[in-house]
Amino acid sequence: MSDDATARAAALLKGHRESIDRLDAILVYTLGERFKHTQAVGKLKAEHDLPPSDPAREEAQIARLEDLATRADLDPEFAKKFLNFIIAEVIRHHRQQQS
Ligand SMILES: C=C(O[C@@H]1C=C(C(=O)O)C=C[C@H]1O)C(=O)O
Repeated sequence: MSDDATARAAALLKGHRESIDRLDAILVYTLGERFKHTQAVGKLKAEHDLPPSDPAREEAQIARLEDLATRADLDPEFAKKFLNFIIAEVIRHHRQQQS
């Protein structure tokens, strides 16, 4: 490949990586905000003796996220695994808040 083509590829790579870094920051801040709300929900559940998990709500969220993922060109199976992973962590927090 010519020096020019290599330099263009390097510039493109740099641009993509800068975008990836910004998007990763958005993901981290978004998750931080989400956990603030789930911690508040956990406090309410602990105060009112409600169960840590709500399977009906989880099912509705998974269905919603799968639909959103499909429309956003994201693998819905991946979206489902990702949300289940986050929800499992939230439920762990809620159990801790109740003990
Ligand atoms: C946050 C809640 O608690 C749990 C965690 C959920 C979540 O992280 O979205 C959803 C349902 C519950 O199993 C809730 O009940 O709304």
